[in-house]
Amino acid sequence: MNTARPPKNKRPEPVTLKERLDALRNLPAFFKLVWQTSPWMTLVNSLLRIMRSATPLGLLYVGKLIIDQVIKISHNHDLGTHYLWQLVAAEFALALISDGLTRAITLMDSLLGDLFSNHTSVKIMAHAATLDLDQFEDAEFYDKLERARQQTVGRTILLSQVMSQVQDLITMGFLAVGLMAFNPWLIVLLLIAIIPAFLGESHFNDQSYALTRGQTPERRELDYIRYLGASDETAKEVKIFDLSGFIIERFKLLSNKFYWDNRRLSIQRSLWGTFFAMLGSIGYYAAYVFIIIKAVEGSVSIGELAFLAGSFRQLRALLEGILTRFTAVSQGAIYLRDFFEFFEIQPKITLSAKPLPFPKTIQQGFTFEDVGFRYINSERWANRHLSFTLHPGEKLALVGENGAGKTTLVKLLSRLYDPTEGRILLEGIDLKEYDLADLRLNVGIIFQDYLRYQMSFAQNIAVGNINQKENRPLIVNSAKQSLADILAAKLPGQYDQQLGKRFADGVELSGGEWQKVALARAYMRDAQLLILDEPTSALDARAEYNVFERFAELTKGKSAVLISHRFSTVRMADRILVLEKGELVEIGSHEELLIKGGRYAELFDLQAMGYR
Ligand SMILES: Nc1ncnc2c1ncn2[C@@H]1O[C@H](COP(=O)(O)OP(=O)(O)OP(=O)(O)O)[C@@H](O)[C@H]1O
Repeated sequence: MNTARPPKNKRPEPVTLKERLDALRNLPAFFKLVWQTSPWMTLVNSLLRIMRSATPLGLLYVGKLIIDQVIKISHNHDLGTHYLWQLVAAEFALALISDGLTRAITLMDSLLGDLFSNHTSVKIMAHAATLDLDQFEDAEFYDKLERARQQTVGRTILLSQVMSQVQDLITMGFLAVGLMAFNPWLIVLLLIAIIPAFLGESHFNDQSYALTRGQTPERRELDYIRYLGASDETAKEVKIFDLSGFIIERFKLLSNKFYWDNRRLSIQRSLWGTFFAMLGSIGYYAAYVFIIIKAVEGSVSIGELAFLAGSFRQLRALLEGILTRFTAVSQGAIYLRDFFEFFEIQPKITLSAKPLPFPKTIQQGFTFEDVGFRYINSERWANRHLSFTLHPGEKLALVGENGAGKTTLVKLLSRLYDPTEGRILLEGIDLKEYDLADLRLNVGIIFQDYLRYQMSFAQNIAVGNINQKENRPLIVNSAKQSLADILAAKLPGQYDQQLGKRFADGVELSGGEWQKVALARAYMRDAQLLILDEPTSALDARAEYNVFERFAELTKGKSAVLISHRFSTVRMADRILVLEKGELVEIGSHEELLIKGGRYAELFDLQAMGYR
């Protein structure tokens, strides 16, 4: 069995301003997703933000009225203070409302963010489930999946960023109207002070995106190393082989590299940021001096001075925020592109437009017609020129050395992959014409690298036919058939016993015991073809004998394919197919092949010799 290839090191991709503007086109789709997450929360959030954007102007304006009124009263003590206190009360109320709105918005953002994260995680899992096995074995695909997964959390920030952006734009609109009424040039001054900061920020965001994107394969490796270094599944080997030093060294090397790459960028960013902030301050003070001169000349009141200076200060902060956030938003939108790209990946195993139901009883069997298969990105053929028929009710054993292509053959039979060349027919019709779900339901496979679910004993069997997870009699019956029932009886929690050590009160099983549990999965469905890929390799000789005796009895009339390296098992099959370098070299019954004296006889003798 092979696993995915090691990740390829990709160079960081440059990201241009144009690309980032293009990426903004992902925002409508993003908002559609947000809306789907919770329409009413999205609506309430938007309304609250619109209300909140009017409060700064209101506060500044009431502030101006208060100052002017105080000055008036100080010049003329006959004026009462009633109006003044009314103004103060109004400002107080506005401040309270503004504060309340901010808190409500933060709350909404966090709730909506959590829901959004859940919603998208589910979508990613659902989409991943539709994809083909070989897509999972491709490093580039994995990088995409990884980036999409990161988006589920990262994008909740984008959500509040975009919302805040709109809110600040509206606030700015309000403030700008006031400032422009006084002197439009102030706005120009403001822009001059801000634009360099914006361009600088945008440049550094591009760099940081390119860096993060380029680091995806290494980050995956870092995650993997973290898992190797601290996980229940790896602890045993790590100890025995004393790997912790090796693992820690590799972790240090990678994480140090990240640190230095990021550090360089962060320092540059901070130096330039300081410079641009200074430019902003110069702009602000130039405007301030201008307004003060006007106030000294008497062309604006002291209240207006406070109002304008306040507006200008707030506008500057807002504009700076908007521009900085623009880069963050467009940045987020680029990451979104990765997210949506993941959803664009389509499975290559296509479904027939008019799928045929799986036959009730197989009459002619499965026929391989010159079938060949090559794994993605692989030069070598894992299977080649395979032509044979698996007859109805036949028990076929696959024999061959490691890497001969046995597992690949059964993966083709269950359409985990489609042949690269040739065809597989069922009842004379291409397997691709059949309904895939129906096919999978009728072809039961237990792989040699079956999963040990950290779940209950019953659930570990129920995964064989998850629709029947509540069907306890069926589960118990399946356990009986694979001889796992004796095991259940010995466990403290019996069928509800938590297995594995990951969770509290879990009981660990031996390799052979796990295998019996996994084997029970095969009996959970009434499959017409059963495939067992080295299902008994961990069983002791007596257990294996019993299992197979039962297997033959229970699958009477059904087709079965067995992969085994034990000839005691193999000889029970009706026919044996010998594979070498992916090709069929012999096929026949145990006796026929022995008489023939070919490859099978040779392998059989080799094993028999070991027992003598
Ligand atoms: N996912 C994969 N991606 C690329 N190559 C693979 C993959 N799985 C298997 N291979 C290659 O295909 C060939 C056949 O592998 P396969 O797993 O079918 O052999 P096998 O006969 O089942 O071996 P074993 O007895 O060791 O289980 C091997 O050379 C292997 O390296």
